Amino acid sequence: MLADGLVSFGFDCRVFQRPAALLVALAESQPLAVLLDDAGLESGLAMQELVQRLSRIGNWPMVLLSGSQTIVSQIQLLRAGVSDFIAKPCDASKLADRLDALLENNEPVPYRVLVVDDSVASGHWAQKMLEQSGMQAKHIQDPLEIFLWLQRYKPDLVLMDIYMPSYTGDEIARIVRQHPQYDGLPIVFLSTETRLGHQLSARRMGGEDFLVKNNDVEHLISTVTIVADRYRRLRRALTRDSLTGLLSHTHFTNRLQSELFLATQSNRPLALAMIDIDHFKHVNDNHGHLTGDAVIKSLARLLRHAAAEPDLVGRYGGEEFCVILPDTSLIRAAQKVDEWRERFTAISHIAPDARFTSSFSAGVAVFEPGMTVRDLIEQADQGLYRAKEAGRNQVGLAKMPGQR
Ligand SMILES: Nc1nc2c(ncn2[C@@H]2O[C@H](COP(=O)(O)OP(=O)(O)OP(=O)(O)O)[C@@H](O)[C@H]2O)c(=O)[nH]1
Repeated sequence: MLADGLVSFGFDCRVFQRPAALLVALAESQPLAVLLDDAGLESGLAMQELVQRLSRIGNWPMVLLSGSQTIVSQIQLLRAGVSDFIAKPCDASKLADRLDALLENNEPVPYRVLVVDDSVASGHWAQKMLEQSGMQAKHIQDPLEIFLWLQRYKPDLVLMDIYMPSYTGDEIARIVRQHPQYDGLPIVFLSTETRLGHQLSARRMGGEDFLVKNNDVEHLISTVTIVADRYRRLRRALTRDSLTGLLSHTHFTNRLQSELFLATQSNRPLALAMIDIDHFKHVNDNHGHLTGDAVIKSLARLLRHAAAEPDLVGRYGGEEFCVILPDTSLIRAAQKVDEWRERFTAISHIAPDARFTSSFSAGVAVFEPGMTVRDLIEQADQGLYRAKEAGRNQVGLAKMPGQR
């Protein structure tokens, strides 16, 4: 039952009744996580033994659904290799959320730092130190290129030299701060300047912190880590819809704007899909609002995993989603969205009183030179309208290829 629920949230699940069968399967395939239910085994000792054997085979997160473990047996299980406990009773929605969080923490995305420094030597030094500590870093010498790289590289933090030949770091920081989408982006100044007065005035100009160049590698790494982590958490809370974890309307539109800029620069195609769950009002009316929420979450999860990058998906409205498909032609985008549609219709949703399936309609449009974000969204919306008009559960195009 729980496994069926996880499948409906987009996870690929296999259930094993006997430990031996699980061990054989794990020798052949690499799961993202192993979920163990302590109801299946008679004694805590048997569970501990099983966990030890599993952790000798592989290094996946091991989650124990536990009803009656004491603190002492939980500690023993932690030592044996369990990574997380989830208390029973637990429904599929809660479990899917915990798994998502666990898998995200398990594969942390490295912080991305943009280093702006006219000096090749010190810029490379900072880049190298950051990379050696597991971060991603990009050094640029020309501060006037900063907006290009903010768009292209999407850093979590900018490390900015204060004294550059034509412009100072605090001047560049003030210009960056004029743009609302970079208002909260942390800028840490780097300088040979050690006088406190200068450091404070640079911070007043929009710098998050101030580091002395080539001084203390540990200080550099820990400052960047702390500031970038705080920014990521804040950005996550501000930009995401709380039900689905997807970008909310405004932030999705900002992302689309920057993807259009990149598509224009690189002269590559870009498609946009607008997706709307069919007859969603009936889902709420027949099965309740909470079940409706679970359906929204299952589609969100499917799209997040299907898209080239999770942040290319936005929750555009209540039961309406948008997906950016970079480097994708109109026909290819329509094919992809149709595959997602088929996968969504195959999901069996669970309501307290019944099982049911759902479907979505989608509109797909492709970016053409001269189009604004609004034009592109309107085109995709027209495609969606056509799909709904034509009977729903299908993908529509605003106009046929070649049609003007
Ligand atoms: N459960 C739940 N329902 C929502 C949420 N946001 C919007 N809705 C509901 O979604 C429904 C959207 O209904 P309509 O726009 O009339 O469309 P529809 O019933 O999906 O029908 P078509 O789009 O024409 O196929 C409304 O009943 C809203 O109350 C949400 O976050 N959770």
